[in-house]
Amino acid sequence: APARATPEPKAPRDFVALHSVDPTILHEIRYVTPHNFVGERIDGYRQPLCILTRPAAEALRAAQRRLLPQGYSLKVYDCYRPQRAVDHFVRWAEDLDDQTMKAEFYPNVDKTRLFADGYIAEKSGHSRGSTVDLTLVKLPAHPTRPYRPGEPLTPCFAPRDERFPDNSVDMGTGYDCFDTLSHTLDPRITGEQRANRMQLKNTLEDLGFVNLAEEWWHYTFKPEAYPDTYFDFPVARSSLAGHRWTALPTDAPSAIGYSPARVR
Ligand SMILES: C[C@@H](N)C(=O)N[C@H](C)C(=O)O
Ligand SMILES: [Zn+2]
Repeated sequence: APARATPEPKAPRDFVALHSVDPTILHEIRYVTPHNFVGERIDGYRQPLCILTRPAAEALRAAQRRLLPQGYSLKVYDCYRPQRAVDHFVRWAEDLDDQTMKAEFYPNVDKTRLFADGYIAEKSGHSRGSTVDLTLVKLPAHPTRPYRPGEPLTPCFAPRDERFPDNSVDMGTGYDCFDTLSHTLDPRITGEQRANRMQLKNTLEDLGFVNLAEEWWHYTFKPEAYPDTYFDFPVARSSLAGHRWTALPTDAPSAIGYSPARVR
């Protein structure tokens, strides 16, 4: 008989796609594209989805409900991150010959320091499902253009008009800018840029999120549903197959391995 591929792990039942909880929150899932600090799609990212534990997703919906009347929307860059993606980051970091994306994402930090300086984690809160990287967009949101691999790179802390275009408000740096200027309360960030960071921070902290001091975009919803578990199911609709709110046919075959009850 032909060998069968090992089935992929599935998400527990209390993980959801953010768009099914709040369809108005904008998505720019960077690790499914080459526009990130590695320069290629990251292992385990199969679709541009934001998967989170339901309490974290519902807290983002509450934040969005406060922001929309003020003329702003949340935009997520990364949500649940499989362990295999983190392992990809670790392998990439060990290859010091590959500095393809340095000029945009870590111009002033030696590649050997990215983990030690707190910008990337070998065991990431993202893999526990209640952590999200996000920003604010002033509405109406302008369309963005894709990154073209090989295009000239600009430092992520350059003035907004010179950085890679992003329809978000000016946070003083781009997303995943590994630099002390990304520290949320860095004193060199003043005026409108600081106000934008504080608007995001105050809104999210009020709803139970905790910020990582090194990164203005990184927030964890507390208490975490899975404080000690590092999941490895792919970022894919199939990881949620059979969950409530997924758009699969109700007679889809049940998942092998973890098998949540299906909606009828
Ligand atoms: C890589 C960056 N987006 C991030 O999420 N950093 C923190 C430290 C993490 O990897 O958990
Ligand atoms: Zn993060």
